[in-house]
Amino acid sequence: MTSSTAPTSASIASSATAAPALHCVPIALDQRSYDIHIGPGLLDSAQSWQGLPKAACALIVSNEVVAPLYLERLRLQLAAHYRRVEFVQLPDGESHKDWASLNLVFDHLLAQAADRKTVLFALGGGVIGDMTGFAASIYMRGVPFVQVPTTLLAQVDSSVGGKTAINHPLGKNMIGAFYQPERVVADLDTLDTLPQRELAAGLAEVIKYGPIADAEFLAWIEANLDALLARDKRALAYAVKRCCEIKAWVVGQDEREQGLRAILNFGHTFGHAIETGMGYGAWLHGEAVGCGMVLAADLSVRKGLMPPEFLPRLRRLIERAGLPVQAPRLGAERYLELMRVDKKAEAGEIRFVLIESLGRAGMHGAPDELVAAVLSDHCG
Ligand SMILES: NC(=O)c1ccc[n+]([C@@H]2O[C@H](COP(=O)([O-])OP(=O)(O)OC[C@H]3O[C@@H](n4cnc5c(N)ncnc54)[C@H](O)[C@@H]3O)[C@@H](O)[C@H]2O)c1
Ligand SMILES: O=C(O)C(=O)C[C@@H](O)[C@H](O)[C@H](O)COP(=O)(O)O
Ligand SMILES: [Zn+2]
Repeated sequence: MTSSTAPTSASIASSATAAPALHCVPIALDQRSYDIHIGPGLLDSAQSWQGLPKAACALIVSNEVVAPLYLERLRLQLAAHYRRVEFVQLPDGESHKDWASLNLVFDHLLAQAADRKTVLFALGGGVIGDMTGFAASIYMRGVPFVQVPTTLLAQVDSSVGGKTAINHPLGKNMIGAFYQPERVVADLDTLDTLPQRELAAGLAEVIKYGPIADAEFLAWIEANLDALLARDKRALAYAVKRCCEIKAWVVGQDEREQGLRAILNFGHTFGHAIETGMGYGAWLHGEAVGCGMVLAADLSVRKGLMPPEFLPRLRRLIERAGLPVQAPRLGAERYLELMRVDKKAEAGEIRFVLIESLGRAGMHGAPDELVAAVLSDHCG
């Protein structure tokens, strides 16, 4: 299983210098397609909310950080389409991506006698998006939902493609479902209020798309990283659009991760082990993935798939983004134990997404001793 080159969009230079405008990236799946709306001002634009499934009731799911910032604007838009617009507030953070939080959604839906046409709106980052999607997939065996991502990470990755889940103490995203949203509405203006650490975490997933699918995009990120860190809207608009195009291209070919889709997991085998091993929330998902990509890049080099220069190149970019590149000292045995639970493992064999050439990735096994050698060189 390897990737081939993802289709390119309009010229990078012209897209990156044009004023940020509304982009509409389609994602075409076997059963159903939907659109990813990207642009500034979408929370205040009536157009973004037209044509969603008709229902009496909408339920906005958000948290104590995002709701005070954006709830009222979304509520105002939805009031034009739904007789009742309900709201449920979940506790903030990765450590609450669990059954207890999920149950708050069901408690609210049932207390309001919400019927099976009710539309759920996920207003927040990837934690809210993953949980709202999972809740939508199982409430009355499935109700529609819409992703309204407000972090960079959620706009470039988690809101697209239909992976929904909660964590288990023994493994990340272990309980979940593939369940696609009706639409994604990514308002770039919401990124104005994002803490810098969260912006950096989102950049980890942006960087990921380069080595796995688009060498030209990797070079673009290297050249435009300072603009992205400074939240230049045109740079952010281009990055979100290009990431969504690549993700839509991958998921459109392999919605349920039978093969190709696994490339989106580059850096995640080590990354998820860091998140689970350190306790959910100690490392942000993007931080763990950034560091995990350094380790996976080293493994790609040690297996002879990539030239040695690849490792410092990727590590430098991840460092420049403000992400940690030294893995926590959990011990090689603990890392291996955690990684054997990874969803890509088969019959106890850990499988890694490794880079085969710039813009192309594939799945590979590796002997425990080699993995341990990588870990011993990168644990701080
Ligand atoms: N489903 C997928 O395909 C997929 C892909 C990547 C990541 N994920 C999941 O996404 C999660 C990480 O998502 P995340 O990085 O968005 O974290 P997050 O959802 O925890 O959001 C990060 C923090 O920023 C706050 N926040 C959100 N929007 C804000 C805004 N506009 N202004 C100020 N603060 C804001 C949140 O309340 C939170 O404190 C992980 O659980 C990860 O597993 C899923
Ligand atoms: O969409 C995908 O496929 C991904 O792998 C995207 C990842 O960035 C994301 O973190 C995903 O949730 C990881 O999936 P998992 O199946 O390893 O839990
Ligand atoms: Zn991820």
